[in-house]
Parts: sequence; C-alpha cells; structure tokens
Amino acid sequence: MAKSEKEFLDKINFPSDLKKVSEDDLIQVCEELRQEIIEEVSCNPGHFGASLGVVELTVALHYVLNTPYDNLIWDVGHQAYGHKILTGRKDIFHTNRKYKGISGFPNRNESEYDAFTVGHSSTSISAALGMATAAQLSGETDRKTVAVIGDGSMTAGLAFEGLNNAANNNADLLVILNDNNMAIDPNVGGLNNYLLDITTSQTYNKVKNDIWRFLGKLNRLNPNTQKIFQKVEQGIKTILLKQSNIFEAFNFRYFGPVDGHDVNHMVKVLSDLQKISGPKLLHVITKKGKGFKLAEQNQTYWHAPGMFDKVTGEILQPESTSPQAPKFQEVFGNTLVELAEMNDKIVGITPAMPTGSSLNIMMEKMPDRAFDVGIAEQHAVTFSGGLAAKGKLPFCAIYSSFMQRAYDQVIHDVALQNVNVVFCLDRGGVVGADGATHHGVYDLAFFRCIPNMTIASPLDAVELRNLMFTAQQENMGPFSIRYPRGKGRILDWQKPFEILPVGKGQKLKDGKDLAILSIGAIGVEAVDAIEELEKDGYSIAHYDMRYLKPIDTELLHEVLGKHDQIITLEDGCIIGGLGSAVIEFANDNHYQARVKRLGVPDKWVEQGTQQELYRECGYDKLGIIESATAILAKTEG
Ligand SMILES: Cc1ncc(C[n+]2csc(CCOP(=O)(O)OP(=O)(O)O)c2C)c(N)n1
Ligand SMILES: CC(=O)[C@@H](O)[C@H](O)COP(=O)(O)O
Ligand SMILES: [Mg+2]
Repeated sequence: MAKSEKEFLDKINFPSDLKKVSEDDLIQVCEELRQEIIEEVSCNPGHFGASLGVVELTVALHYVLNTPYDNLIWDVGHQAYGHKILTGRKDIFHTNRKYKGISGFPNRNESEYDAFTVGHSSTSISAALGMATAAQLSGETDRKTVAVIGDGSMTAGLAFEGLNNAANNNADLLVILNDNNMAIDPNVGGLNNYLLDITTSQTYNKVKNDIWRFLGKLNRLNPNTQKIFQKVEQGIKTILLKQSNIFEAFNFRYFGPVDGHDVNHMVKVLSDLQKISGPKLLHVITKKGKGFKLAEQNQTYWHAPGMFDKVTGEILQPESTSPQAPKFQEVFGNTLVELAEMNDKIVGITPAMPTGSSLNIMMEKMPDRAFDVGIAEQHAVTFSGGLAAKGKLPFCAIYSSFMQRAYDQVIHDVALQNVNVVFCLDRGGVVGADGATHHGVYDLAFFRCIPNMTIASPLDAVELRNLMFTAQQENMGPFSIRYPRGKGRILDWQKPFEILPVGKGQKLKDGKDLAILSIGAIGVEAVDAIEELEKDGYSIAHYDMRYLKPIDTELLHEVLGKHDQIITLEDGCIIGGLGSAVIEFANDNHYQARVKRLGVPDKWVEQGTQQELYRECGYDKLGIIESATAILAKTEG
C-alpha cells in the first residue's frame, strides 16, 4: 500500500521522538497520526472509530508521560492503534490482527509500552490501581499510572469495583474517562444519562471552570501555599460538587469535562494533573470516528468496518450479489423474533452487543421485550435469572468469551435456581482476528460441570433454529446454545420448526474403520475430511452430537460398541469438552476405545483467520485427515 509522506510522523518511532516535536506542531502530528490510522485500517481491517477518537489524547499522553516507566493502561484496547504506532510498531502495523502479526489489542508480550494485556472491557481501573499500589509499595513516588476508559466500559460493575477500592487507597492514579456517548452501539443506562447531564449542565460547568482556573493558579504557587489552597479547593469541591458528582463521591478528584480533541489543552491539563497526587478522574469529551466523516456519521458500522477506500469511504468488499448463507447471529436474531411472536414469555437480553449479536432485530420490532443492559455480562445473567424467576423466558445472548465474566451468575443465579434461561452463546470457538482475548473456546468445558445445564451446539443454521425452538418449550431449565462467528453453509434455513429431543445426537453417516464424533458447526470440517478419506478407500462414520449435556448415551454405546478408534472434534478446548466427556463415558462403561481429541490444545491461540487457527490447532479438514490417516496407518500396521 502506498502511504502518504508525513513530515513529522515519518520521524517518530517512539515517544522519545514525539517529545522532540514542539507543542505548536502537535496538531500536525495528530493529523498525520489520524491519516496513518485511516490508511492502515482501510486496507487491513480492524477497529477504527475508537482509535480515531483518541488521537489527540494518545499524542498528549505520550508527550507528557514518561512511558513505559509510567503505566498507561488502555481499557479494551480497541482504541490503541495510535498508541501502537507511536510506540515502536509503526513499521509492522500492517500485520495488525493477522496470523503471526501483532495483536489488535495492547499485549504485554508484544511491547513494554503495553502495560496490561486487554481485550475485554472495564479492567483498566482495577489493573491501574494495582500498578499504582505496587509503585507506592516499591517507593516509586515518581511513577505515574493512567487508565483510559470509555463511557461504555465504565458501565460495567468491575469498573466501579476499581473506583470503590481506589477511594480507600491514596495511590497515584489518574483515570481518564473518554466519553464519546457510544459503546459499539449507542451507550445506554443511567451513567450515560448522568455523563450527558454533567457535560451539558451550565451551572455545573460554571463551577467547574472556576475551580479549574483556581487550580491553574494553584500550580504556580510554592508547595506550602499550594497545600493550603488545595485544602480550600477540596473544601469548595466538597460543598459544591461532592453531592452532585458521582466520581467525587467515590473520593476521586474530578476534572472536566474537557475537549479531548484540543491536543494543546490536553497537554496542559495532563501536565497540571501530574502535580496532583492521589486518585483523580479526568472527563474527556471526544467524538468516535473523529476526522473521517462517514465514521462520525455511522459510528456503529465504523466501529470495525471491512476494507474501504481511504478517501471516499466506499466499502471495498460489498456483500456478494449471489445468494449467501446467513451469519449464525442473523439466524439467532430473526428466529428469536419469530419465537417471541409465538411465545409471549420470551424476552431478549444483550450486554452491549445489539448489532454484534443481532438482538437489534428484536429491539426494533419489540422494543419493550428486548434489553440492551450495557457492558454488564454479570448483570445480564442475573437480570435474566430474575426475569425467569417470575415466569419470563429470557434469551440471553452473550459472546462466549464475554460469558467468562458471568460464570458465577450462571451457576448461582440461574443453574442453582433451576430457572428457565436460554443462553445464546455467540462467537463460540476461535473467532479469528480478535485473538486470544476473544476466542470463545472454554464455554463447553466450563458449562459442562454445572448441574442442571443443558448444553447444545448446532451443526448448521437449521439446527440453531430448532434448538432455539426446543429451548423455549416448558420448563427446560438453564439451556445453552453455542454457535460460531460467521456463516454456515445452508441457504434455505427458514424451515418449519422441529423439536430436537434433548440429549439426542444424530448419525450423519455410517462407517467401519473409524468414527468421528463432532459437536457444533465445526462438524462441516469433518464432512469435508471424510469425503477425501473415502476417496482413498477408508470408511468413516460421522455423528453430530448436538448436545454435550445431557450427552447421548445410547449413541455413545452404539459408537463405542462398534468402534475402537474414535476422533472427537470440537471448536473449543480439548480439556473438559466433548473429548473429555467421551473418554469419561468410555471409562465409566469399560470400553477400550482409543479416543483422539481434536480441538484447541492447552495453549493460547493468537490471532489469524478462523481457518488459519483451525489449521494451527489441527482440527481443520487437513488436520482431521492427518489424524485419521495416522490412526488408520497404525491399526493397519
Ligand atoms: C467484557 C466485554 N464485553 C463486551 C465487549 C465488546 N466491546 C468492545 S468495545 C465495546 C464498546 C466500548 O465502549 P467504550 O468503552 O465507550 O469505548 P468506545 O468504543 O466508545 O471508544 C464493547 C461493548 C468487550 N470487549 N468486553
Ligand atoms: C473490541 C471488541 O471486543 C469488539 O469490537 C469485538 O471485536 C467485536 O467482535 P465481532 O467483530 O465478532 O462482533
Ligand atoms: Mg464510548
């Protein structure tokens, strides 16, 4: 890709280079950094709007802070492309999110400038407080710690747990609240309303501006006088703001709101705040997608667009005109509306992923029965538990990897209550470019040990529909349905509903030499592998288990009675999932079969395309063929 020449940025590889630029030229640096992000992401897709929105903040932070000695923690990290470019990764940024390339999120293994590995939201305040406390304990009084957290990420309980703890701890911590009034979809909830109020309230801003001016004067005084005046300032704030400012109530000193696109002002504010010890919060107002008109206008789409023309914004990979199989999420979103029209107990819940999960379809058609609860997976699950306890039937749609955060709620607030909640676990399996933080590879294993749970995973879109139909029958208890990122193969998916009996799998084909047991959509790799193996004269049986729990014991007796060589296949970790279940069953029932488990091995899998990652883990078509032929060669020999 031909990139434009950039007078300043071409000479900046590290923050030390940035610090050589005069303050007057920082506006130009920001323009160039923004252009660099546009040029890179236009041809190498990734997160876009969030990084554009924090260009000035990023430049100001690296201009003022002494990174990597100072700790700079980005929440989620999808907004950290500018940070990566300014911290030694400009020349390899074209490998962002690619197989063997750099991670799309800050990662401790990748750079000393990435203070904390991130990807899931709302961790920054707790992690930063930990680092600031560590600095305090080590006597590093000059080490600064800054967490940058978005308004969306601020809605999670974890963020408030961090704030709450910081109140009792005088660690030197600056939280920067990057408020753009957006999550991926528009941000929701009471905090969002509060932040809007505080940004627009004239009385509040008058008070705030007076205090700000006062603070400016304060910083020019000698330390003793400063101390006295700081007390006075705190007193004024206590009286005027404490009751009206949620962060002050948490014992944070609140500053702002300030214009996050005024880089020179940001430099001044950040420099001033360095002189103030203890927990502080700076409220910064920015625009998601800033500087790229289309991204400013349709912030949800441009959160993470595909390839686009860097000048016009034209999307360069338009949807194909030939008929396409739907994405699994679309099958979920449309089927839920169909079911909700038939069953008035059904409600839909998403923690901040309406578009990503396709719950937005129900939110539009049945706004009273579909809830975006903000980034709050734990709450989403317990909220579902409460709804179910009073007779509603929640379909709670959560990405598999984000469900990790709500594990106790699943156990304590749904399974233990034995209430009817349907968990629709989207992005089950490796997800591709988002990498290790986002792969949804643990849910089969971590749900299997929970009493009362039904665990299902469809082979295709039709099965997904039918599992959803089955799950909304009377008194099914906690019921999880997991499906992957992306599309299946079936075009004609809107067939009449059928019940898929709980705990029953299906035989897809008979075979004599070996049996493959698969769960979920990854089964299509086995279908392809078997086609090749049979061309070579092998006879392979294939069973789609559909349910991991309760597992189909009749089917397992049939398979283990007939076959002493078995391959299990799952798009999930091989510890604790289908493979483990089959081995446990074989052991408990005294079968001698050898079970080869294909799935995600016991290691971190980084980013790449889904196919690249199946290959790396050995459970794509080729991997299955390799495993099968190795087993069959041994048995023949
Ligand atoms: C625990 C968790 N839930 C959901 C997500 C998906 N997600 C990533 S970014 C994002 C929106 C974040 O909003 P905000 O923090 O305001 O950042 P912005 O994109 O507006 O800059 C969401 C919901 C996530 N990464 N982690
Ligand atoms: C940063 C983040 O967590 C989300 O933006 C995530 O990348 C969305 O994933 P999908 O693209 O699979 O919806
Ligand atoms: Mg936001």
